Amino acid sequence: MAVFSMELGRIELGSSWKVQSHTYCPLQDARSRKKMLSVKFAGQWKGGELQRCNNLQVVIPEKRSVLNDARLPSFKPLSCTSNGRYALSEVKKDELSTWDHETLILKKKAEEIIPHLKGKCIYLVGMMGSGKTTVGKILSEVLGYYFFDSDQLVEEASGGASVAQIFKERNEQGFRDSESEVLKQLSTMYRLVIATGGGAVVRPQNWNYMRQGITVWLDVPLEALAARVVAVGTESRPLLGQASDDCYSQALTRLTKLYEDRAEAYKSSDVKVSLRDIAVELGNKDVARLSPTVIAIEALMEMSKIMTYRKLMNAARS
Ligand SMILES: Nc1ncnc2c1ncn2[C@@H]1O[C@H](COP(=O)(O)OP(=O)(O)O)[C@@H](O)[C@H]1O
Ligand SMILES: O=C(O)C1=C[C@@H](OP(=O)(O)O)[C@@H](O)[C@H](O)C1
Repeated sequence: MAVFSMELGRIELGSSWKVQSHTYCPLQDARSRKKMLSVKFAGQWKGGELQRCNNLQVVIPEKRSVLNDARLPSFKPLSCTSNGRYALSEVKKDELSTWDHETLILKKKAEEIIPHLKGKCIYLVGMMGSGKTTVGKILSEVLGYYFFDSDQLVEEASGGASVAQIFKERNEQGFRDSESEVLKQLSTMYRLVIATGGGAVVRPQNWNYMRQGITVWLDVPLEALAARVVAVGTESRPLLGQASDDCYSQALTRLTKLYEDRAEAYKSSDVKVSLRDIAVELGNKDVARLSPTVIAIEALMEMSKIMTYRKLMNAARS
């Protein structure tokens, strides 16, 4: 998904789009007489799947900032075809989709927090499948940070072997050694969002590295985790074991045991983002239906709170 804003003669696209060239021209729909805008992209959506284009939303501000003007006209796609031509129809502000609203709030919260972060890295921790990678990518994009997945860095450091292969060839200990080395190297850097592996929290030494930044725990109910990891397949996550006939129950049992061993460690994080709490705040919404954007917003808000609190405490001490 991408929101891109446009000033006269200029289009800015989220970094998910790769664009070689673009043109646009205002026109009028002959039947509805609605104001239309045709945007043609010579580039491609990096995600590759064409149906994702259905989620394409365009917000076209009259003024510079999308966030500061409630009267902005906005446009949503009428059609989407494989040649990259999108017809857009004007929609009123109050017709903005949930997706528009979430994205605007996300941007606003990110703008507010960026100066206070001072480039500090964000370490996402949490059980496997908690959404560290998914939410991490959203946060990195909106904050203008780089995204790193520590599992991927471990794999690269092992010459391209998968996590599952590393566990097989070098045991969990070997994997954890590489993971610690990766975290050590990342701890010297700035402006990164890092999706850590679910077990990174078990080694105290890793906390020394992660404490250089802000640690954010994505706390997801175990049932939701089990459903997610089963949906993508458990092969890439060796601690879940070989798939059995009842994958969901097996995953739930293993996740429960891992969680019991790690709960205290996760609780050491600077910030907790509880999906259960968000769901309650939203009127007992189903946890499984919370979008990654909503979770990213909550993460930014919780980070903001802790930074304000710490600033006040430091001021009180000096
Ligand atoms: N908020 C969410 N709602 C539904 N599915 C999600 C959500 N966040 C992540 N997922 C899905 O769960 C799976 C695991 O997410 P991922 O980000 O890889 O977790 P982690 O990096 O913590 O292991 C992926 O298939 C992802 O698409
Ligand atoms: O919980 C764990 O111990 C692990 C989680 C995995 O990462 P994700 O949390 O990204 O799945 C990966 O590091 C490895 O399979 C071990």
